[in-house]
Amino acid sequence: LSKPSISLVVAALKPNLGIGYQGKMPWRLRKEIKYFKDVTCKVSNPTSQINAVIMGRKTWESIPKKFRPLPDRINVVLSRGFPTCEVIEENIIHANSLDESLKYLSKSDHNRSIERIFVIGGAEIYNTLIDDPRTSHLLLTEIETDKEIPVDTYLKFPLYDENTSWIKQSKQELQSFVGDEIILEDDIKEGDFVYNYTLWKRK
Ligand SMILES: NC(=O)C1=CN([C@@H]2O[C@H](COP(=O)(O)OP(=O)(O)OC[C@H]3O[C@@H](n4cnc5c(N)ncnc54)[C@H](OP(=O)(O)O)[C@@H]3O)[C@@H](O)[C@H]2O)C=CC1
Ligand SMILES: COc1ccc(Oc2cccc3nc(N)nc(N)c23)cc1
Repeated sequence: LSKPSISLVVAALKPNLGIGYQGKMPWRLRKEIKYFKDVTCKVSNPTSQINAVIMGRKTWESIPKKFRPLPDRINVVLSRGFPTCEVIEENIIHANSLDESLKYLSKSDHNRSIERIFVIGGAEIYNTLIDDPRTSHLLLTEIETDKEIPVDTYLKFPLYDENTSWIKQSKQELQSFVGDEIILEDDIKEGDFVYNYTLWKRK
């Protein structure tokens, strides 16, 4: 991984791109959770490759202990309180910056090479990394609802501004990015929500 590129993966409620409420996600979308797992786990060659997921300390702490680390992915937790970079156990890395974590992930002495690097939250991490030039892809699940949903945390992503540098890609582009094994339904309805999977790239 010489020039590491990062993909942000997030589900947000249009039009204001809400993503959280009182430290949790404002919704539970069963199929969307499966999409998140399938996309972040999928590698071209599972015997020689693995993906990494990078998250903020608060997101890590809100994963129940028995469900962390997220399986079949290298879990990188960012905290300014961590020393530079340390391997806690096989698939858990503590790092104090994105740079330190990318340095570690770029090393070649892993038993499996890193295919993709996904940033999976939370708000502080998303809202700093959207401006990082190494962020090349945005996998955004666009959620819509008629209901009033409590949200207190938002993405500050300039996606719908007229002079934005982010371009929504075609569904074919998204399909080739995630691979043909992943079925991309349109206008998925769950509870009070309708949602669509989208891929955005910089101009
Ligand atoms: N809708 C969605 O798809 C998702 C939504 N969410 C939501 O996001 C919210 C959580 O987000 P948030 O509270 O911002 O917490 P985060 O998960 O973003 O964690 C924030 C912490 O990460 C560390 N950190 C942040 N930036 C850096 C940096 N540049 N270098 C090193 N460490 C850094 C700091 O840890 P420290 O304080 O230890 O220094 C900071 O306090 C929740 O509501 C959650 O539900 C989360 C994931 C997905
Ligand atoms: C509490 O820990 C976590 C909270 C959120 C999280 O990320 C997600 C969880 C469930 C579904 C998700 N869907 C998308 N599109 N993106 C994410 N980042 C998701 C991963 C861990």
